Amino acid sequence: MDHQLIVLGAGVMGTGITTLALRHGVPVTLVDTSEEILTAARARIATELRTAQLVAGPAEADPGVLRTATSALPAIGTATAVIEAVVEDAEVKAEVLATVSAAAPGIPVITNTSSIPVDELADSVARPEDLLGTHFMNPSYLIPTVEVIRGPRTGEKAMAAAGDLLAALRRKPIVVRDAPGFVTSRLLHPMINDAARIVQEGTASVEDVDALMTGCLGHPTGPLRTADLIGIDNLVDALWVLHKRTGDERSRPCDLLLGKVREGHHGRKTGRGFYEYEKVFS
Ligand SMILES: NC(=O)c1ccc[n+]([C@@H]2O[C@H](COP(=O)([O-])OP(=O)(O)OC[C@H]3O[C@@H](n4cnc5c(N)ncnc54)[C@H](O)[C@@H]3O)[C@@H](O)[C@H]2O)c1
Repeated sequence: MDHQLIVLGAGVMGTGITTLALRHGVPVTLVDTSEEILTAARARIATELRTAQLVAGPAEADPGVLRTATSALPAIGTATAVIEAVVEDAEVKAEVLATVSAAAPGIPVITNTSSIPVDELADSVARPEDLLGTHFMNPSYLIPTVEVIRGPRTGEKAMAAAGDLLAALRRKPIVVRDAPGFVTSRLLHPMINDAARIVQEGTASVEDVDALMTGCLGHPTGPLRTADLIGIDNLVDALWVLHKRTGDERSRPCDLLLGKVREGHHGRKTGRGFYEYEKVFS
């Protein structure tokens, strides 16, 4: 099958998923709210394509064509799937999903939410059977496994179509049931929050927390460097989603994380979070 993707949201994840698709020869229409954001996204995707080539080797296919737009609707007639990667805000996602799903009969509408239950978002779409979750991780053009969330109303046809797309992107899907934070964010996000709390309480420095988790426990990246990679603003949004829906106090964002969001120190994407970075993309 020839795939044609619409990706909604040209931030960290939208650009990463677009890079992955282009590398596998899949054309993408990438949508965001302004031309300025889309111009920055194009530059970022060019860099990511080079990084992917260096780290993962040459692409197997001629690169897919990239189009950018401030509305998904003109491209919806020829799309084979929509992947939503806008901010982690249930209301914003509901609005965006409602608009595309009303215009896109019969193709999978996929949310890349990291914490909002798929079935909650299914209330806003035209056909809940078309909606499922794919939790690509960052950087999605390098990470081979994808957590796939099947909501209670997700249909067989959407699951099969998403499976076909992931196979074309050479990703390994692991299908889980729907719940706040699914598996990965339910485990990872409170752990990162605890790591920040440990720093806040003065038990250890940022560097030492990360060095212990990598050096003693074999994590590939320490939790606080991971927070910078995710984006601390997005991490805090997802922690609030988890806290609100589970009541788990470990998911209430700690003051250190909230302070970094207030100060605009969102991690790699702003050049500063727990660490400092030379290259800033947004
Ligand atoms: N950052 C990660 O590591 C990570 C990992 C897995 C999943 N996610 C999830 O992926 C989604 C995107 O996260 P991100 O880190 O890319 O966020 P981000 O803040 O980097 O980007 C979000 C983008 O959405 C755009 N946007 C907002 N409203 C929009 C609208 N109405 N239409 C189109 N675009 C709109 C913003 O302008 C922004 O460019 C979130 O649901 C997040 O929880 C993030």
